Amino acid sequence: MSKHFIFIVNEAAGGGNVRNLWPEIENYLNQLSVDYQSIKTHFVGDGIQITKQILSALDNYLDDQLVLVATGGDGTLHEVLNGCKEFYHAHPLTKQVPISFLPIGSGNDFARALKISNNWKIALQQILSVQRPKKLIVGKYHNLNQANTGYFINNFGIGLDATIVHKANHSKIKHNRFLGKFSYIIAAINIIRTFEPVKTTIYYGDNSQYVREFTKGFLITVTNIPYFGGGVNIVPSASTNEDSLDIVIIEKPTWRQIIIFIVNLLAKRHLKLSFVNHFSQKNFTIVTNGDRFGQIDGEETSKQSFNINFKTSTYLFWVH
Ligand SMILES: Nc1ncnc2c1ncn2[C@@H]1O[C@H](COP(=O)(O)OP(=O)(O)OP(=O)(O)O)[C@@H](O)[C@H]1O
Repeated sequence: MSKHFIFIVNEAAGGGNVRNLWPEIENYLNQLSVDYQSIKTHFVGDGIQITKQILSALDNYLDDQLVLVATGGDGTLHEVLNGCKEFYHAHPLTKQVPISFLPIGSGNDFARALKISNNWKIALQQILSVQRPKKLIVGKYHNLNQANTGYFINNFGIGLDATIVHKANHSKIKHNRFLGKFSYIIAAINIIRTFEPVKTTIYYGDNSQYVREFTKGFLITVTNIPYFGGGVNIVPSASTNEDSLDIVIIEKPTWRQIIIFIVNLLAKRHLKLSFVNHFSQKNFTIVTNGDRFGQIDGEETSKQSFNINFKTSTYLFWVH
């Protein structure tokens, strides 16, 4: 059955790269006679509203033919997923419309994890060659202090990586098409020196009967995919096909440990180091004492003491 694609386009993604490429992409879609339409996002969070509006306006008989294509970076895909989840939470009996992804962002960690090409033409061909949707695991978080719930495709970080995202998002070069990739690295070096560790407690097990405490939480990351921060292979074994989330916690390391960590990271042996804590769980709660930044799929949260329950969830994706 031929598909109807709705591209939800964030022209600001990839340091404005989407704005430059979109006319070319449309030409190519027309050349291939693809049945599509496009809607542009205008501000942060617009992708959620647009997705909900599309789903609300659907004719039932069209549901089977439709694919939503998040076009931009991981933040755009994050918004489309959250829009879908919010809509289906309110309409649980409605059939899910699958989400696809045309990655033209700065970090592109989700595309890297799913081996979606970073060449838009090849990525489009990949989308057009898909035969049926796939159910993938996504992360679900419930912020118990703020009573809000959301979903993530990549990761939820507290502490070091979140502070790096905060600094990188506010750095001038993030919005430069060529230098944007380096914004994370430059921010990381500065923050490693100055970051104040935070007491972190994890509760897990069916009745939260297991407790682990880390007095000097430094890097606290929950990930659904191998990568974070624009290509850092933090949990090489993480997979969107496995019904679990990976937690990595490192307590404030010495400079020697940082160097050992980086060397082992390159060799993908870092999770075996004694000062690196790694475990996989389906349902757990992380509590931190002390205000720190968080990041969810590369978008920063406000500074806060976190009390977050994490679970796995699923969604249908139109990916190869
Ligand atoms: N028209 C717009 N102008 C400015 N920002 C927008 C617009 N539309 C969406 N946004 C916001 O842009 C932010 C960044 O988008 P996105 O993450 O997709 O791109 P990126 O940061 O370049 O990629 P990545 O997350 O892969 O590094 C998101 O928070 C999104 O809400």
